[in-house]
Amino acid sequence: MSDFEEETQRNPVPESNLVKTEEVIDASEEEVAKSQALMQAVAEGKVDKVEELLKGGANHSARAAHGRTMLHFATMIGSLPIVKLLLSYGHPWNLVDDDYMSVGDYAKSFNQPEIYDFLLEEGVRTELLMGLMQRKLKNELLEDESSDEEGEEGDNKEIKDTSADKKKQEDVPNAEYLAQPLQYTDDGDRLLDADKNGVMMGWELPLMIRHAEVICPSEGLRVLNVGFGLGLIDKELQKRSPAQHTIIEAHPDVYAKMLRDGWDKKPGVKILFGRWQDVVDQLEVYDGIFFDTFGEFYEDLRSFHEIVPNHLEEGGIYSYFNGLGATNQFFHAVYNRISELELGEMGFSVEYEEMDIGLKEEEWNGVKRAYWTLDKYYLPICCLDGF
Ligand SMILES: C[S@@+](CC[C@H](N)C(=O)[O-])C[C@H]1O[C@@H](n2cnc3c(N)ncnc32)[C@H](O)[C@@H]1O
Repeated sequence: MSDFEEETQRNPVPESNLVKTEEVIDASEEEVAKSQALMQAVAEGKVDKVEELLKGGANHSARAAHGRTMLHFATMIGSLPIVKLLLSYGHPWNLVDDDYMSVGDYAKSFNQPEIYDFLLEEGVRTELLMGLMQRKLKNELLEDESSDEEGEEGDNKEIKDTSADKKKQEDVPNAEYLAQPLQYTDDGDRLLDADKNGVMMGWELPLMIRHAEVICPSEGLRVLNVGFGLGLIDKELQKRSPAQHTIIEAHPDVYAKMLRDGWDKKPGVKILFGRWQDVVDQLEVYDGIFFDTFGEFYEDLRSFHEIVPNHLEEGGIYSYFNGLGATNQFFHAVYNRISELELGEMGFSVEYEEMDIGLKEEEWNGVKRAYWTLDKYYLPICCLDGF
C-alpha cells in the first residue's frame, strides 16, 4: 500500500493508484545510458527514436527532476503517439511527480485535451480490468476454501470456527479504525480517529444538506443512511419528516454518541448497529438511500452498489459521498467514470451534480492529513433505469 492511501482517506482508491515511489534501477551502465537516451528522445518528441529504443529494451521507469516520469514529459510536449507508445510498453498510467501531480493533471495544465481524454480512458480501462481480475481471484479463493471446508466437515470444529473468525476479521478493510477510540471535538464540528485523522468534518454540511434534499425530496418517505459520523445528513433528513429513517453505524463510539443524543427515540428512526455488510438481511425497501462510510475502498462501495437495487423503491434515489481519489483531480475523474460505468451495468442511470466547495486550508488545522483537496464536488444522483 502506498503512503497516500492508508485508511486516512474517506474513500481510498485501490492500491494501484497514487504510486509515487521511485523505481530502483539495478542496471548496468549500458542500460542506464539507454534509459537516458530514451528520456532525451521523449523530451524531444522523437517518436521513431522512442519506438526504436523501447523495442531495444530501454527502461522507461527512470525519473527526471521533480520526480517526472517519461509519461509526464510526453504529456508536457503534447505527443500523443509517444504517450501511446510508452503505455503500450507497460508504462503505468497513474504515477505522480513530487508534487503529487499525475499525468492527467499535466495534460490539463499544459492544455492537451486529446491526451487527457486518452489517459482518462486508459485509466478507466486498466482499473476496470484490475478490479475484474481481483474479484475473479477472490471468488476462486473463496470457492477453494469452501470445498476444503466441505472435505473437512466435522473435523476440529472449534479450530475451524476460530480461523473463520480470524479470516472474517482480515477481510474487514477498516478493522483497525473500528477498534480504536474516536473523539468528537467540543464544538461538535469534527469526528477524529485516534491519530487525529478526520473521519467527518463540519465543512461538509452543505454537501450533506444537498444529499438529503436529493434522496428525500418530500415528507413521509422511507430513507436509509449508512454511516452516522457527525449525524449531519441525519439531522437534515429528520427536518424532512421521513416516515421511516434507518441508520446503520458500525463504530461503538459513534453508536454510543447516537444513544447519548437520543437518536434511538427520534421519529421514525431505527438504528442498526454493525457493519452494513453484517446487517444487510435486516434491510427493507426505501425511497432514498445514502452511503458514506470511512476507511473502506472502492470495491466495498461497489459491493454496496450491488445490493442497492434490492432495497430501492421504484423511482427511488440512491446517492453516496463521492470522495473517490479526492486528493487528485485526475484520479477523481477516472473513478467518477468507473462508478458511472459500473452502476450503469447494475441498471442505474447516473448524473453528477457539480457543487463548488471553496475549502480553506485552515479547515484542516489540527487534522493529520486532508482527505479532500479539490475545488468541486460531483454529487451522484442514481436512479434505477426505467423509473
Ligand atoms: C464519514 S462518516 C459519515 C458522516 C455522515 N454522512 C454525516 O453526515 O455526518 C462515516 C461513518 O461510517 C461509519 N462506518 C465505517 N464503516 C462502516 C461500515 N462498514 N458500516 C457502517 N458504518 C460504517 C463510521 O464509523 C462513521 O461514523
